[in-house]
Amino acid sequence: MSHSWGYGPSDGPEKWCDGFPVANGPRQSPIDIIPGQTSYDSTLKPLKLNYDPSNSTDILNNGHSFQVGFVDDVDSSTLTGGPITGIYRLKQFHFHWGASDDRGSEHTVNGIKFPCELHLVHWNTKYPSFGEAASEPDGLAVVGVFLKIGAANPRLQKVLDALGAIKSKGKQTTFSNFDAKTLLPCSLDYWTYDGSLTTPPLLESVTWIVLKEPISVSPTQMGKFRSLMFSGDGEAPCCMQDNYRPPQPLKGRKVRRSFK
Ligand SMILES: NS(=O)(=O)/N=C1/NCCO1
Ligand SMILES: [Zn+2]
Repeated sequence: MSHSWGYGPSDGPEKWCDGFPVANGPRQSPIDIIPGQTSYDSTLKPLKLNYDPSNSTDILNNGHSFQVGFVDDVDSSTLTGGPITGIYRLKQFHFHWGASDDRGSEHTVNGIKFPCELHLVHWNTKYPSFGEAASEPDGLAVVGVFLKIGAANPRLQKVLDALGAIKSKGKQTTFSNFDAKTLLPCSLDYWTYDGSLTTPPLLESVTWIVLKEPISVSPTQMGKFRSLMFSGDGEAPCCMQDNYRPPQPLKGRKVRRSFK
């Protein structure tokens, strides 16, 4: 059975439970982060992100977002420390954004939506592959970074300038020598909780690590995200925007923070 899903009225987040019943599970993402209800955990380690720019391979419009892929057959672009144990490899990063600057992020803070959210997706090398890790409770770790409207961010520009070549679903092009570390804010202070993929199959295998400090993006740069299409060539054109899942019930989970 094909589980086609999207972000529209007939195939969007409110309908995902039909094909993916885990959508109503106990550890779904994203969530609304309420800083006053998080607990400082002094045992949380600093995040260590070691990314090798030569590992970036391609940029792809997958019909839901666009993603930059990385070589992940060796431990050269890794996440260690933070709330996780062991070594997690960077697989890809992608974004979620809105049709206007008042929305677009998946996680929210005190109910506040950001215009965009970056996800850096990593998998636990105790498992043989991303696919196997994705079905394990400690299989994935996603670093989330909020984008806030402000000055144009020069570090986004190489990614945004590549979007013209992948306007429609299924388009892919090479994307080499990109240092994903340049997308991170100065501070690596974070909130962390046990969650899920925010896109189908919504697997409950993600340790979420959401950075407190946003990076900047300008309104013009946001317009470039919105120049992409959900639709493929020859299909009815549909702008890629509002590709975010709203916050899900916390269901008793605790959110920890790495900072006082
Ligand atoms: N938005 S998310 O939780 O990172 N979702 C996914 N799906 C495949 C990889 O990351
Ligand atoms: Zn995502």
